[in-house]
Amino acid sequence: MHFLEPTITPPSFRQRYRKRTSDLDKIPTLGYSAPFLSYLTAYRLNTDGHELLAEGYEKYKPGLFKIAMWNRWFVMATGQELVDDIGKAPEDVLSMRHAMHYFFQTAFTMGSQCTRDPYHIPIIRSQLTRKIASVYNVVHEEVVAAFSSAIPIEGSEWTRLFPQKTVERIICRTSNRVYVGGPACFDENYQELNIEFATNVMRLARKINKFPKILHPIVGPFVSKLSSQLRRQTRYLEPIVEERLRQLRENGDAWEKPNDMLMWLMEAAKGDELSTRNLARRIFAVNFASIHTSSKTFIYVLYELAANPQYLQPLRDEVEAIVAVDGWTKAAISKMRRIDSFVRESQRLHGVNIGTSLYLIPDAVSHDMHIASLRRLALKPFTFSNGITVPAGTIVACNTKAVHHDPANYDRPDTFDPFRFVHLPKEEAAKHQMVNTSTEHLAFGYGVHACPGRFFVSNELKTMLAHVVVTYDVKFEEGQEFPPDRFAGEQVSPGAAAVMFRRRQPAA
Ligand code: HEM
Repeated sequence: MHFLEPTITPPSFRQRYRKRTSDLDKIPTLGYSAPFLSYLTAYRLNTDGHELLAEGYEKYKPGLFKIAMWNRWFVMATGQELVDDIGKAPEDVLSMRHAMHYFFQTAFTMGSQCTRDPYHIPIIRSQLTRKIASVYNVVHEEVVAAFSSAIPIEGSEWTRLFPQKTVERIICRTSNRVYVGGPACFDENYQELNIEFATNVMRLARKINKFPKILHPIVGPFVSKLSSQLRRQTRYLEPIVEERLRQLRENGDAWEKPNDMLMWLMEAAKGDELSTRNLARRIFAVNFASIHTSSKTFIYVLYELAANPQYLQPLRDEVEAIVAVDGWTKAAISKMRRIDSFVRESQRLHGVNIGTSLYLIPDAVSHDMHIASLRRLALKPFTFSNGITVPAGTIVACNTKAVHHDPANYDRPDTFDPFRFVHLPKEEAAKHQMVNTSTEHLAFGYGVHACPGRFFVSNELKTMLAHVVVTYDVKFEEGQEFPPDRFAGEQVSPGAAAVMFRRRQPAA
């Protein structure tokens, strides 16, 4: 029994409470469960969560274990069957949306309609995915333009660059070319606003979650920046939306509609959702899901490249051979097995997940974003395939990092082996492409809520890597090693390190 659970309760509630705690009692506890001592475990989860959860994974796999947080139990599932159970559980039983609503404080950070009626998600899943081939040329065009304005390709001098901001900008500009088109996507202030929005959601949610739930309605509006951010976003989008509405009114089907996310949203939006302010909110929501996940993923890819420049040539050989036949097209990108495997392997070692932090812990400085994923809030009792039931109100998740470093799942799991997924037999290799999710590779989640943007983003990131290897020489400065990760609240980020770029020189 957790010491923070109520002890004086009305009879009907008491019965439910007994059932709830007896269900939880069947799950072994990692660390302390006794009153007050469990604070020690909650504290350790806060400061040394990475080690603690790895310990639990080793000890209880395959199975469940629970850990005391400050105010409730948190249940971790280990082993493929139980990860599969979470991934496949329906939203009305194990809810990602409810978890997000609370953890990201969506009411104050982006507007609760984004989780109440996430109509933008089927658009990402269907329209964005289906249209990748038709928008590919603009993605490639933006990648080339964004890199050449960020990293000069004249001369043969090395340019030293801390890639964090540059990569965020490149991702934001390239993705927004497909989300809203020009002129907004080219505007640096628009890019800045959307990057700032994505950062603020996490930062402000963390601030609000420092306070007890009862104070959220007071603290939330006080710290929220949503109104002013929406006003600014609306200013960029208003002329575009108005012009499109005019075209639709005047020319109807005779007008060739723009092929972008904003247009797909306008076509799907009902009632008030068609207002520019609400469309602006959805574009924020899409950028929130995209910008940091994609840029952190690419920074790790760059670091692996800089740390292992011996892989530049085999990557170049592949890209050049394929582009010579297919040009820069989606079809060409799909054939780049080494590029695909390089990014997937980097994701395996340095996975960044969204929606995965444990931060019921106020102001946690923990390693959770990296290690826990498929985090769900049980809305009803949920029975795992091993027969154990968790009661409603329990947070469940699994440990991405432990899964990705488990020798049962990967040979030499701690080694960066960039072509690991190329060397598999053909039928096996097809199951291990960057977009494939499985209970052993959780970088894009798994099951019902697996990332719907992964098809788009895999093309974008692979195009970026392919462009970098054929355009630049890349390395770390003398003495610079792969930097250790940085942890802040629920976020894990690549550590800061300068990467050296120069225009590709002819092979010696
Ligand atoms: C490398 C970049 C990305 C990574 C690593 C990533 C990772 C993830 C993960 C792990 C989840 C599942 C979370 C869970 O099950 O708890 C997820 C969900 C989601 N992702 Fe991505 N993502 C990326 C890029 C994108 C992009 C570009 C978009 C939009 C275009 C996007 C939109 C979403 C949405 C809307 C969800 C929620 C799905 C749902 O609620 O069913 N993501 N992402």
